[in-house]
Amino acid sequence: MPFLSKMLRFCARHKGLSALFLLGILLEIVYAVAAPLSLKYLVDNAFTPKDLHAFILILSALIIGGVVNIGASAGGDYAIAKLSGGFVRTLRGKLFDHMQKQSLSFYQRFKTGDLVTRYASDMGAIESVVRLAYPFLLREIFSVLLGLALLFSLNWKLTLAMLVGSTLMFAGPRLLQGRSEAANVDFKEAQERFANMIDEMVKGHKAIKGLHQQAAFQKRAGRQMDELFTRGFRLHMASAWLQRLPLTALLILNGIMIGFGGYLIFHDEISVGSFMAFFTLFLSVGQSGTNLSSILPTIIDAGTSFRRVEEILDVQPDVMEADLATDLPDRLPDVRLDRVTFGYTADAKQLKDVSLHVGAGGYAALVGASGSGKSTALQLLARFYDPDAGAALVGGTDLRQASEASLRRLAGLVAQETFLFNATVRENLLLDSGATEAEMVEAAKMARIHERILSWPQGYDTPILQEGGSLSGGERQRMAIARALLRKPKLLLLDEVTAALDPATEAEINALLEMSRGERTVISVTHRLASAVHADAIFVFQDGEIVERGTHRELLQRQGHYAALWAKQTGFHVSQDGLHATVEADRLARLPFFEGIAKELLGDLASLFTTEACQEGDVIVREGEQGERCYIIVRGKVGIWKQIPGQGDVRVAVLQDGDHFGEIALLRNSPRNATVKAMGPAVLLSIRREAFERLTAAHPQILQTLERTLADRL
Ligand SMILES: Nc1ncnc2c1ncn2[C@@H]1O[C@H](COP(=O)(O)OP(=O)(O)OP(=O)(O)O)[C@@H](O)[C@H]1O
Repeated sequence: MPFLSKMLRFCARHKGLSALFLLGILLEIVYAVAAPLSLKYLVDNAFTPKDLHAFILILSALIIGGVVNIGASAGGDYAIAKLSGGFVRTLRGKLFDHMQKQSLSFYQRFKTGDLVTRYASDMGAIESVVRLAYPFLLREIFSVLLGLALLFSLNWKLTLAMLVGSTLMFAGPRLLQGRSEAANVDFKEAQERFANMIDEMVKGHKAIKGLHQQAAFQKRAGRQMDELFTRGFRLHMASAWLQRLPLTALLILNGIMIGFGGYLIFHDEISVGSFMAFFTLFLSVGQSGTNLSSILPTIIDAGTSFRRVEEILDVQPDVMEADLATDLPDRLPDVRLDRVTFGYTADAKQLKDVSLHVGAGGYAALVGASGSGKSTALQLLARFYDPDAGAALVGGTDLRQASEASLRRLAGLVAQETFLFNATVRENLLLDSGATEAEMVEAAKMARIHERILSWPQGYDTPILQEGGSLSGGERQRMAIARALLRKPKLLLLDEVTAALDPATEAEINALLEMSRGERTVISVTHRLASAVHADAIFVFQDGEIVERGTHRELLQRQGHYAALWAKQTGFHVSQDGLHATVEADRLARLPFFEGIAKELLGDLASLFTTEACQEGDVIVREGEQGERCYIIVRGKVGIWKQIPGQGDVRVAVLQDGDHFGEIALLRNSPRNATVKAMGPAVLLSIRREAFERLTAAHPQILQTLERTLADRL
């Protein structure tokens, strides 16, 4: 058993404690076995001949032995408490360090519930078996062995008869062991699945409510609880039988002992004193045997748990530090992707032969449609993954050769999803940066969050709750920007960091980043082209490739992908607080289904649009409901979700600034074929069919154009 051998190796490294534990156990057992044996001498040498001297001698020996026994047990308990605690502490530490070294793919493979169950219930099972079951096991094995030797010395015939009968005691558990192990694994898997479901429910509570998924989740939870019940029941029964069988066998053995023992007494083959000692000793050996089999389920349980912990320890991180890793020089770095190809899995490549270079102190923007590979490129520059082919270089060093500590010192990443710790605002900003209070306030001011923090009841001492869920998306983003700026990184990697901000704050943050040119190299992923206008270089991604590169002016002149994206995102006006938007007639003319409609009519049409401001998780359109509005996204991202049989709600697309949806609702009253949900704060313009119909009644040619273009498109 690998678990046992690991424990033994650990004990071998702590020889003093192990010796103390063994000595303690040995003395304890000698006393436990010798006490029943004293009966033989008490009956045969003291009571029967009425010898007071012999009686006092035996009694004194028993009392002294008892005192030694208590001392030895205390010493043994101390040693095993230290050994077991140390073993579990080492294992926990190893698991924790190992998990910290893991790459992102590890956290995609193991869900939160899997990992938490391994830390909590599996570690608990291991701890209890190491602290209680193993010492117990050792004690009982020694007791059985020593007891058997003494039984043989008392009467070998009777001992042999009892041994044959004893095989019964172990046959049962042996047969049941496999079944019990399988039941244990099944139960743990069900626990893991249940923990994952609870985790999903807690994290996704908004989406569950928003998408009316409570009933579906209840059904799923019900199924999992039933599974837990069935598997728990099976495990309980297998364990109960594993414990009960030896007890039954012990009863049969007692019968054999009295019958055959009586026969031997009648034939003068054993004295009454010896038989009494035999009887008492055998009961104690039998009890030890029963104890051995009763702790089997606990040991099986810990074995399974240990294998599950080892399964994690066996996972090698995808991204490992090189043996002779060098420190990245502490100066403004240039950044390069050199013919990089990369796929999260073997069957698809998310980046295909991508090359880009950003000079030291430069400001570059990666733009393109959702899913085109921008964030992936950024993550390679943060060395969250290594390229399958080609290289990611910072300051001229291939990141595979760079030490992780120097990369983390040099580079700061602000990710799309902001995670804040359950600590105060101050603690979240400072972390272990060693920055002063003044530096912290300066960073918060730069990130335009200082005033907001001061407006909270406890200012910088305000606790952040629910991992940042107590803040708005925009506040979380600004906290993350401040946290990154505080570390004064020479390379700043930003992934859609202004997506949740209102237009005014977004413009301020963009200006700040642009102004810091020369102080740090900045690479910013953004789907909003207005944020990229002033970049030194813009890289346009499409399907994992860079299809265009240049400055804003150069790219507009080229009239390619970038220019098309730009045309899609312009022609809107949004108030500074992001609550009111309007669209220009020219912009409507670029919508495929309004093509060919006269300019002045488009002006009337534009005035019929109203603004809708949404927050993350808001459902804009629900699958199956009657559609009566057509939408244009002015700012923000929305997800399109469809009910797919057997898979539930699946996100099938992401739309963003300048995209539109629901245009069929302008023509007829048909049910929506998908749910549309805001993935962050979003501003939309929408037009109702009723308003549209009033316009088309006066100008039927609009309707004819729309009918024609939609018929072509659908
Ligand atoms: N961890 C992952 N495992 C598997 N596929 C992934 C993973 N992360 C992203 N992808 C896929 O890789 C592709 C590129 O994703 P990426 O996040 O780089 O795109 P993006 O251009 O940044 O889009 P967005 O702005 O929506 O984040 C997408 O198809 C996405 O679904």
